[in-house]
Amino acid sequence: MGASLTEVGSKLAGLMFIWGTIQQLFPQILCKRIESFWTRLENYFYPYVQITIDELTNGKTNEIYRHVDTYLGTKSVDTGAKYLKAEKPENSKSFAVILDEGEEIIDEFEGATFCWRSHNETFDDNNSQGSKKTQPTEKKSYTITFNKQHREIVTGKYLKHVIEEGRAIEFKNKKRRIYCNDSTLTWWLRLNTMWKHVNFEHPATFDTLAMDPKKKEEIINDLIAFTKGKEFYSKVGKAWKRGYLLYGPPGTGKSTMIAAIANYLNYDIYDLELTSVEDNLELKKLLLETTSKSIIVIEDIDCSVDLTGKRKKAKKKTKKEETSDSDSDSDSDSDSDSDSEGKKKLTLSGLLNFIDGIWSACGQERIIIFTTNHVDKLDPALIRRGRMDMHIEMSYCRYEAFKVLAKNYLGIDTHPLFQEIEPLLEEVNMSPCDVAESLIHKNTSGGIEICLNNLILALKDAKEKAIQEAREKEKQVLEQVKEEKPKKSKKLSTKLVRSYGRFKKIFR
Ligand SMILES: Nc1ncnc2c1ncn2[C@@H]1O[C@H](COP(=O)(O)OP(=O)(O)OP(=O)(O)O)[C@@H](O)[C@H]1O
Ligand SMILES: [Mg+2]
Repeated sequence: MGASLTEVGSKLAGLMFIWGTIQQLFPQILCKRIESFWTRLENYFYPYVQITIDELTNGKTNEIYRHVDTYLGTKSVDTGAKYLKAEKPENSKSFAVILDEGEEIIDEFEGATFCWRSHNETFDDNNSQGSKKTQPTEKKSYTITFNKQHREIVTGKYLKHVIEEGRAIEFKNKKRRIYCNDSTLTWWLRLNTMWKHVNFEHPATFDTLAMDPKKKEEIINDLIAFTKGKEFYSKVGKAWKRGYLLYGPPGTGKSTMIAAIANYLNYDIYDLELTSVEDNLELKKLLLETTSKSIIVIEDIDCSVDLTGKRKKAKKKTKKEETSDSDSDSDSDSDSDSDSEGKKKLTLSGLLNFIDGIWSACGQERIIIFTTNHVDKLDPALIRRGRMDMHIEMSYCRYEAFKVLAKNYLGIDTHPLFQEIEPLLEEVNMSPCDVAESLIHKNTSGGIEICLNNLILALKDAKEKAIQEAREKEKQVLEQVKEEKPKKSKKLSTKLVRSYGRFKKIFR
């Protein structure tokens, strides 16, 4: 189709030349008649419209050209285009195939046919004598030719479709980055950006993450709903962002989960180091520099900076005065820095505003993740729903999670020793990190069975240790109960008996 269009085009150019000559030879009225007849004839024989998309507009890269380039590159495979070029775009993790100069592609959309053609013209600017010789300039472009009856489809839907598809492919191929706020950057570098980055190449995925399969599925579904939720969020008037709180003991996979989420969604990560942030203003600036489709992470939020102190003091005071009900302060975000007015510092209120203040709506499709080993130490306002929408407990390794580790580390789904391991894992609190440590030496230690036996030994050891500790504590509790004065004994003994009950529970 493309070749025949070009042929018709060149014939029409010849006719245009003849028309120019006629115009000079014949009177005006006759010319007008011929002109209208000509237009009808032209529309009849050549009812096509052409749109050109240049690589550069006003000396700047035309983004549409880039998306079209990517889109046509993927189409070239299905349409059987023969002359292609391979390129590795900057910041892309894979090669891109694009159309070579003069190559054509026919694309179809909603029953309409579109002919794309790639052009590359070279201009030599060295015509002025004596001036310094410069490299010839290239002008790249694409033309799209279509029947004029499809003009509305092209401008209304088709070009939008091409751009969105191209953008989505580029996003998928983009190298992931991990950013961190670096206080050691000099002030002139900070004028440009406050974040430093490297490529993010963590191999963790949801398949390699050991946890309860139901919980994992729930998280994946939540992420999918979030990424598809653009219209929903705008309908309900909420900023398009979601907060996840990951809590649990060390080595249970909180950081690994963040990497798995980033890889699953293809998002960049902004690892926010709160201790490097000077004040609330700096926090706001950092937020404004983050991009859409990214995850902002604050690891170990409980030990980052002391954000809880003031709010707790305020609570105590309120209790003493017994003036208002208990939950009245849980959302009063400004109280925590009331006495720091005028002083430059990072406060809880600043952090709360960072998460869901008006500024947090700048940029879309963002996830905020906090991790902590001590969820009970956090201010309730910081983790209430709406700020941290989903609270995910990363727990010790139980049997289902172990099976994922065994599959990943040893390549097995089942083994006779699993029968011995299963009850031990239900009794002993061992982190997936420690379980993985026993399985990692498959090649050096001599095989699967040895690894599994090592794990059994480690579990038995841990069980023994925990029993010893519980006995010690039980002894201490009983001694304390005996020693307590009668006056205090009632109150204390209830407390001690409660904790004694807890120890007993471990070894039910
Ligand atoms: N649930 C898990 N699934 C797979 N691997 C895990 C899991 N938990 C821990 N690991 C392994 O243990 C190592 C440590 O895990 P990770 O850093 O994610 O733990 P964490 O919960 O963030 O610990 P911390 O609270 O100390 O930061 C990881 O490199 C990973 O290999
Ligand atoms: Mg961690």
